[in-house]
Amino acid sequence: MRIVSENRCFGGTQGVHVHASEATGTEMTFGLFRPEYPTGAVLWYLSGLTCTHENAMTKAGLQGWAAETGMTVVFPDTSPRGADLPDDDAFDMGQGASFYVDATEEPWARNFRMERYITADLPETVFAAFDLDETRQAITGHSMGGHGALTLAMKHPGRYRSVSAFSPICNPSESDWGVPQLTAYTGDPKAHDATILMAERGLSAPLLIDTGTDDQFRDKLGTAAFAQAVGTRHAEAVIRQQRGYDHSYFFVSTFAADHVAFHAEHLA
Ligand SMILES: N[C@@H](CCC(=O)N[C@@H](CS)C(=O)NCC(=O)O)C(=O)O
Repeated sequence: MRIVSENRCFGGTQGVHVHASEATGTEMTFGLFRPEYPTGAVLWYLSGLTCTHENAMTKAGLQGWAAETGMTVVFPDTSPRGADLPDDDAFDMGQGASFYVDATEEPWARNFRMERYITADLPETVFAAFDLDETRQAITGHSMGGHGALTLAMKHPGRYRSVSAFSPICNPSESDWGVPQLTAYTGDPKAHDATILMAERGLSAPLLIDTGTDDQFRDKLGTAAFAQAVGTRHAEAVIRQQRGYDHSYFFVSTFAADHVAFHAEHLA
């Protein structure tokens, strides 16, 4: 791992790091906020379509709240990148749009193994480099990253003590933010659908979801289907629809404090 940059931030350090990933076969960049007084608790923040590690790091406003609770926050990239890697002209496919699955289909299968990256390669690097507590992890994300947070938590039960999401894609097997991409990557959108995973497996960790009532992509998110699955499963969840908010980082930053406080409570 090598350091790209370090900036003092809320008494702690906002770093950007590069490391080699076996899962993606590339170098990967990630941001990591280290508070001045770290407790060992870690929050993984998965970003949405078109994002890099940088969007949430610079716009979500998580660091100040994380500093108050001693939480380390990791901001992974949304896919492997490179001129020699497969990509697509659409903004919601290929580089910047991994949907956090392990691709099995060509041409994606070699590099687009983001489930493995987020749950194996990146934690291995982060836990080796920083003094953190593997038993105190939580996960959150925005939009496609919310889909990542929900599905990875349900596919890896027990790993994350709490789960949250901002305007997550909740029912991708019924959405054009999901069907084309998950079909191309894996051939099986239903296997990576949070609503189906909730109905079939459930989630044992506490869950907080915020979505804006004026989200311009709300028809693609499937929030109602997911809420129904939560109800059927009697899962522990708070799902809030926040009046007037859209899909942007103005929305994410408004509720960032609530999400950090929610995770801090469960990581204590
Ligand atoms: N560019 C797309 C929208 C993509 C988009 O809204 N991406 C969200 C995540 S799904 C995001 O976080 N964008 C980056 C940002 O706001 O900094 C469009 O115009 O339809």
